[in-house]
Amino acid sequence: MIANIESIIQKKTQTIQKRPQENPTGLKHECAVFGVIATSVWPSKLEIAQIICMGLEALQHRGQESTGIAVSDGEEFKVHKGMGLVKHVYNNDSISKLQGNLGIGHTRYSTKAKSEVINCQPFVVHSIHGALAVAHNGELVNCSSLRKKVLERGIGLSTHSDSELITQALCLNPPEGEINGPDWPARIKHLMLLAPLSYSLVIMLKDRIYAVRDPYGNRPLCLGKITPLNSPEKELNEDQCDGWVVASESCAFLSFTRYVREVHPGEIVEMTKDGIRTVDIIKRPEGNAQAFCIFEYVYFARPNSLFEGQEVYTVRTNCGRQLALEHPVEADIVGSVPESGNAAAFGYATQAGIPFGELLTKNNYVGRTFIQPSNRLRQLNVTLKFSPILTNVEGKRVVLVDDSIVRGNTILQLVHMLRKAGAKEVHIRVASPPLKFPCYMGINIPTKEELIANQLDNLDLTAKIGANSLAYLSVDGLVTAVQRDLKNRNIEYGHCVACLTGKYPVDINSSTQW
Ligand SMILES: O=P(O)(O)OC[C@H]1O[C@H](OP(=O)(O)OP(=O)(O)O)[C@H](O)[C@@H]1O
Ligand SMILES: NC(=O)CC[C@H](N)C(=O)O
Ligand code: SF4
Ligand SMILES: [Mg+2]
Repeated sequence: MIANIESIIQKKTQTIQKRPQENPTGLKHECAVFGVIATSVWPSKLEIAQIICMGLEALQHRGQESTGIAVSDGEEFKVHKGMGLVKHVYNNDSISKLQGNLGIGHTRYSTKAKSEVINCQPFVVHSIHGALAVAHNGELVNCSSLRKKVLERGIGLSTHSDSELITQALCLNPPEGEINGPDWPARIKHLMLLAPLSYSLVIMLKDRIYAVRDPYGNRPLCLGKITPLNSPEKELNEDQCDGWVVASESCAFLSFTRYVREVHPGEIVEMTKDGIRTVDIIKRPEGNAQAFCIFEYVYFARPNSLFEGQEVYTVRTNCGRQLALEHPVEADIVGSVPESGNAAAFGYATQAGIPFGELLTKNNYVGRTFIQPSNRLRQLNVTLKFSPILTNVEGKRVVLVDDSIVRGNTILQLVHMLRKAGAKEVHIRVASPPLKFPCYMGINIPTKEELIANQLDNLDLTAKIGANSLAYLSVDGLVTAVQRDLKNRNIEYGHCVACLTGKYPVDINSSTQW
């Protein structure tokens, strides 16, 4: 299944180069989806819009460019969208206008179409069978061929967004027709057969939500239950619930929501006022493995989110332990690059038997700010973000653990910073393998030339950043750390590692012809 990687990388490089360099370091995050439906009597007392708003705020790390909410009272839709963070786009006035019994929401990091208000999600269209709202996390690998198919059926598209394309493709009648009126599950299935990768979707109709995960399970999606107010958790009986929620990550399930399970790869879950049910599970082509994005564990997700029954924090700790086994070093203290390196550093320290301590403090007010036109400014941004803790650094042999190196700006500046602060030795340990290939499934990875692992081998990189040593976790080591506890469970699993190996879950060349 390895496609002609060089030509694909070239194509991808050309597309990515057109994007402005908004984020000075790291990988581009992805999007978040969220949905909620009230059970029992409608109009419901459940604060649908506020719950979505809070859920989106808990998922803000996945996308900060724009956000939107669409609600339905059972008949009519109301929508509010805008550019920027959740806290800037919604206020009491806009939220109070979003009265409904069900709703969906989105925070966006753009992959396919520009970061502009016209591409904000959810997309809402009016079909022959009523209104439809869609929120999408992922990227359609076969976007161009599907776009052609949809246009050929006489449907017009108003944006270049693959998420609008999904919305319009859902308006197509399934090939077998609809004898007994609208058959939304059949339409969704039809879309999934036309485009098997990559998406987690929440699709809202006037009185129901469909939660859908692509057959490869590439993007995460999980279900939760809203428990009645003032009911002690352990006294709850299974049927008692005020509503159902669906979200990209379980960190969006706040204290009144109980985690239920993940949406399975290929599954279509129907959520109505009467409860949830699986309406279909669409299979992958024979021989193709499940491909959950391994970078959800490494970097994207919040540490308290659950995937495949395991907490992200635990997996990151496993990665750190594995890294210590693969690349031990004598040192006085192990610390992290906050914050996504924290758990791996703790794992490394525990396995190595070296004290764990803070080497750096992070200024939480420095986020992704403005376009950084030069490397000097990107690196200045890193020094604005971190400062050394002298007590733990001065005169010490330090191990600094980060989850990943992308362009290398962060690590270069941090080694200088630790040296200046008096570190005797600086050893860099990275809790994921070198990032070398593009992603077609919803993550914007910098260009081939910008990825430091494509420019310098370990020794040259060590010399360039001025560290005493530098070592990455191996691909096998990462997979072992992620799958260690999954082996003993009776579940199917499989992980995408394409940006590390160049082996994609589908044949990328032929998939663009799907
Ligand atoms: O090699 P570079 O291009 O400098 O990028 C790598 C850094 O970017 C990410 O952190 P980020 O600053 O995005 O956020 P975090 O606080 O979640 O770790 C990642 O965790 C690395 O620290
Ligand atoms: N990061 C994402 O998941 C983006 C979703 C979609 N491809 C968009 O560009 O809007
Ligand atoms: S290529 Fe990398 S970032 Fe993209 S889905 Fe696969 S593991 Fe995730
Ligand atoms: Mg980081």
